[in-house]
Amino acid sequence: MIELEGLTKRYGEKLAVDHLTFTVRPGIVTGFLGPNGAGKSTTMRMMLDLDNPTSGSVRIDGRHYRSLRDPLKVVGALLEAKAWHGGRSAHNHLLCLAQSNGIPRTRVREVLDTVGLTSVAKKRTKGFSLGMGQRLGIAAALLGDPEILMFDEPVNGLDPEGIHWIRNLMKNLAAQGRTVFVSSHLMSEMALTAEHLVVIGQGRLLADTSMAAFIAENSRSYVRMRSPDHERLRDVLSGAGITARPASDGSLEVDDEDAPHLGELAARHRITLHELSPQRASLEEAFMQLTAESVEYHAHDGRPPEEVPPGAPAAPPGGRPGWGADWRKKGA
Ligand SMILES: Nc1ncnc2c1ncn2[C@@H]1O[C@H](COP(=O)(O)OP(=O)(O)OP(=O)(O)O)[C@@H](O)[C@H]1O
Repeated sequence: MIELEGLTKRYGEKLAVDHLTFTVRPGIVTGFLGPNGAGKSTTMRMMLDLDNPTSGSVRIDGRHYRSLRDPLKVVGALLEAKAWHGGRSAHNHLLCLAQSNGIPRTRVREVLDTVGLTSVAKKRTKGFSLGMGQRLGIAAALLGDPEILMFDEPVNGLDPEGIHWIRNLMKNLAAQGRTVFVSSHLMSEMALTAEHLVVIGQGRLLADTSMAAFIAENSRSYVRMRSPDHERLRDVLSGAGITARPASDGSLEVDDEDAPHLGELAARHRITLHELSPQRASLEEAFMQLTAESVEYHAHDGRPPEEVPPGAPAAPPGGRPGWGADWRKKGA
């Protein structure tokens, strides 16, 4: 397992990782989630001794990474794609790694086969697509047959087939009893892969919970109501002791009530409804709410500030499709 204790990293004024304490356990996929700039990569680099913590520690099976005798046989990692010499073939790249780490050369063929690169093993890697590059990076991580695997944003830029493949690979590795730690800034992706979640924002721990508990706590269900007689509907609901929240799109959102009951109430008062639909807030929304305070960069959705109604939801990270992606530092 991997244990972090008060792990902290400061770059000048910037506290990139702020006293992180958590444990990554074997046998499951643990998702490491946080918005852009939250400190995920910095944390992973410190786990692998590629960066020195300002304070705190990381233990890999009880030991510091530096004191592991054959690190590649203990921890395999995919940190950034294409961290290799483009003039070398995939086979030679892996062979160099194997030879310098006391790993038998037969293992090179095995991992090439596992990641589906056997047919291009002799080709120079500089012609590799992003997906092939990710597969080669994963082959390198698997080379030493390690019990602990770390993947930093492994699905970035991959096509659906590649994403599906990586997802299954991670689950299979965990099912073999290995410790699998994978970072992402996409909650929807993690919901399909991880059994446990560690969420950070601006370097701080925001949640350390099972995926099941996170879903149970955060999948808010409510009923959306839309009526041309908006104000009267609100009054009727309020008269019945029901609180309705006005949403930015002009609808009303009602918690803790079922749709048939609300529909009958409106009908009794002869209020026309244009929409009466049970909704379940997405996990992506729950994640955005959890990290809202700690998102460093907010997308500007194109509307001038005065046109944004108070309380309207912020544009999701990355901006709404079709809107200009004008990145503004929060508070700027
Ligand atoms: N070498 C460095 N020098 C100065 N600041 C750094 C350095 N590396 C990272 N940072 C800062 O530390 C913070 C955390 O960065 P990090 O790359 O770890 O975040 P992340 O969660 O991996 O983000 P992303 O999802 O965008 O990759 C950011 O504000 C970043 O600008």
